[in-house]
Amino acid sequence: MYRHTKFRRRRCSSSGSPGARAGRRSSLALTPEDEPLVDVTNRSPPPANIPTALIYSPPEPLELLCVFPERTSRVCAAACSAVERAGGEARSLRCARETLDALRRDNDTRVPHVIVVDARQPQQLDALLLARAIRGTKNTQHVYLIAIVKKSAYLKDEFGVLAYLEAGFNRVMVETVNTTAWCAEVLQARSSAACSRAQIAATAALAAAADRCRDLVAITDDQQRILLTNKSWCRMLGWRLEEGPRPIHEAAGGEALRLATTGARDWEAPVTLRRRAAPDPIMLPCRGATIGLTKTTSHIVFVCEPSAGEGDRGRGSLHSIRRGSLDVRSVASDGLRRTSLAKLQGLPLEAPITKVISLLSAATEGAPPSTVACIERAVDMLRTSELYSPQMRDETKLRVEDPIATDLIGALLSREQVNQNLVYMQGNANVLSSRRSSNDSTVVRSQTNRTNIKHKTTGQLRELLDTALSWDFEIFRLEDLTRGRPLAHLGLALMGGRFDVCAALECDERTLLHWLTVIETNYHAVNTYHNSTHAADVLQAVAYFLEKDRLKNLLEPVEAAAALISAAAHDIDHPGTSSAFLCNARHPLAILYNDVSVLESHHAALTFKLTLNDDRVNIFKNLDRDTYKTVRHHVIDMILATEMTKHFEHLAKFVNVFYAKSSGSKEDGMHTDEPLSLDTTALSQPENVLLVKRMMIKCADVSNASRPQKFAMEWARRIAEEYFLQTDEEKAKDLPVVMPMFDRATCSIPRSQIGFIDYIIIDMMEAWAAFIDMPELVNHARSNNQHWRELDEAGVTTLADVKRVQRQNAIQAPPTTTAEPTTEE
Ligand SMILES: Nc1ncnc2c1ncn2[C@@H]1O[C@@H]2COP(=O)(O)O[C@H]2[C@H]1O
Repeated sequence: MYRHTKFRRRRCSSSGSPGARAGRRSSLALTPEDEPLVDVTNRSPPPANIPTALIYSPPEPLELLCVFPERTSRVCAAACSAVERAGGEARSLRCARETLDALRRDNDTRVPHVIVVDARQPQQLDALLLARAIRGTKNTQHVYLIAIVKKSAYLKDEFGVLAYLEAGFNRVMVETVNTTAWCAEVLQARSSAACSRAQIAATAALAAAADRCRDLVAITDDQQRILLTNKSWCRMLGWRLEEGPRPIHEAAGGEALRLATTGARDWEAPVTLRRRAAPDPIMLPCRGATIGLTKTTSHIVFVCEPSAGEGDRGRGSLHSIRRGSLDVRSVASDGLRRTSLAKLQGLPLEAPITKVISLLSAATEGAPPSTVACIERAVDMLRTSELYSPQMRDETKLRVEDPIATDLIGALLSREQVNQNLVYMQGNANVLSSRRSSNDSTVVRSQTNRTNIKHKTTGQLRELLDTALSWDFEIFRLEDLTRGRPLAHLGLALMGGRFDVCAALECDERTLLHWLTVIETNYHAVNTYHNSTHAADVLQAVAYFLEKDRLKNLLEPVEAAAALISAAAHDIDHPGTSSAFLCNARHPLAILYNDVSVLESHHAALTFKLTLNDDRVNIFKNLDRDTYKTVRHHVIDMILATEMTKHFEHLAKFVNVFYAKSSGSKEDGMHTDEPLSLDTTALSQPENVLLVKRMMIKCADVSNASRPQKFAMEWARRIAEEYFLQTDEEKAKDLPVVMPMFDRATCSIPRSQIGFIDYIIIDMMEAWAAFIDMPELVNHARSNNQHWRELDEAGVTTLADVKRVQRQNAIQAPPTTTAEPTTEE
């Protein structure tokens, strides 16, 4: 966010706004703070803002130097006499050498305002050569140079003056011996010379100020050639101070340059600067302005803030900090901003995204325009804070053709859903039905006294649990056999058995059993979907994934344990309604978590609350502090990763890290006709392993759509029922309806599934399936999709329709007997 603000672009800003003014101010102040900015041109600052006092020239005695080869020249005499009349002083010399000697000698003391050169006799005095030599002499830029020519020569060639002007003359004048004419001429010349002397002096003062800035300053002409750089610039980039004009592109690139050269008036954007002594360019925040006295640009100013450790060695020293904190300017808002930024710059912070932008910007150097355009677009995207926020592909088509899918995907992915639909309820705190009432203070209804589970897994249950690591595990049969307590049984079989979580956590099996029991008890059996069968299903999927070679070789036992714990607890105390519903209803959980990740925060928090609440349940009690912290971190991270509003964020990160982009791939790197090429080298970094774990639990959480058809269908029926119940409740309580299309009377379940698989499942499962080498994930998803399409065409719509199809399928399938429960309490 900080970077975003810092690099915020203010293209063609309204120059009169206080913000615009504050932003334009810099340590090199070009305009006085109290001077109003006038928005009269499209350049900044407009000429009216150059303070008159800065270029004011007090009247001073006129000094004239005449260079006439002929000692008795009447023209020269008239000029000298006019100067004396005007109260000034005149000297005359006869040749170029004398003139240049005098100028060099008197350089600091008696530089004349006006030099008149006799150009009538080129064979005696080469006026053009002399003019060039004078201009090449130090401190003569302001001197007003007049060439005297014969009238015949003057009138002969209408462009004849050009040669004189190019040589450095300011004016070409026809010879005259009229003293009055001379008087007028020299007075005008003095004024002009004095004026340019004052302007040059003012420029020198500003250049001196720039030299004393910590910021790197460069000023270019309208051709983007650098005309002036300050000492910081030279020091940091390894330039010499006296370096002549050179194209800014040789030194700088990036967004700042793009804005500068595309007509932006003032801007804040990153600039990449090439250092002569170092191979890598640096990227700095840059403020810039386009200057021009008329509508055309004359100069472009770049002011780049060096980051900590770069540039001024004094920065960050006690001395400089103290100086900064006592600075009166720091009480002004702009001063405050700069002071706090300076402090931030002192911190050892650098986001990887900064480096990425810097590298990309550097890559534009010398690249063809089409490449530059692509890179700049990419940099623009990278700079937004909404880097991974979902952007639906083909959104219009989806909206037009399938409002149900739009409704579902929108509700799952959109963070704005709540606010958009928010309708104020007056004094209606208890808007949740008793069916789902929950909050942090009421749900701690630990079942730890019920420790007498005799986990006799005999007969059918044992047989079933023996298949717990197959992808077509009969989860609903487990639900039946355990009378709605599948989690404890499956958890014990997988966590206690196959994965030996007890060894990893150094706890006994009894504690694990108590923990599973407490966790399962805190799922709402009344929910059709978000109940402990769903938790068991997700646990089973995670266990299945953990068995894959890629993960087996990757995760430590304690990490695998954390993954299984997360899966088992990831939806604990789910009320059967979405976070959006809770926010709209002003539920205590929404208040507690500020409408942000409400359910997931609650699931994670409650998991730890219940676990730590009772020693008999506390599977973490024997862990040392560091291991506990690590496990806690992993569990929280994985549970929070199940939040669907961050779906694309997690998916995009995973794909970006583990898949090399193939040449034909589209911008997001996911939707490409060419096969993605898996690259697992990034697994050596722990932060990337975190991405794997997030992806694992995410895929497990929605794996129902990638299960064999009969399971997928039952899960679809269950989630649809839960959605319908939410809509019923929203309508009954006059709450905003989060998914209006999910009305039991009208909603097409097949179409909701087609949308879900198309927009959520396929991309994600493709990425995950290739990573863990499990093609059946994608195969099942595709075949389920096809099946839903066929049902849709066959007119299957409602829950009743789906149930009818399920019954028909069951009759066709070989019968399965529902076993008597064998678990005793
Ligand atoms: N088969 C499905 N059809 C539609 N939505 C689903 C399906 N499976 C999971 N979901 C949604 O995906 C969400 C994943 O996170 P939750 O478990 O919180 O809630 C889940 C449901 O809202």
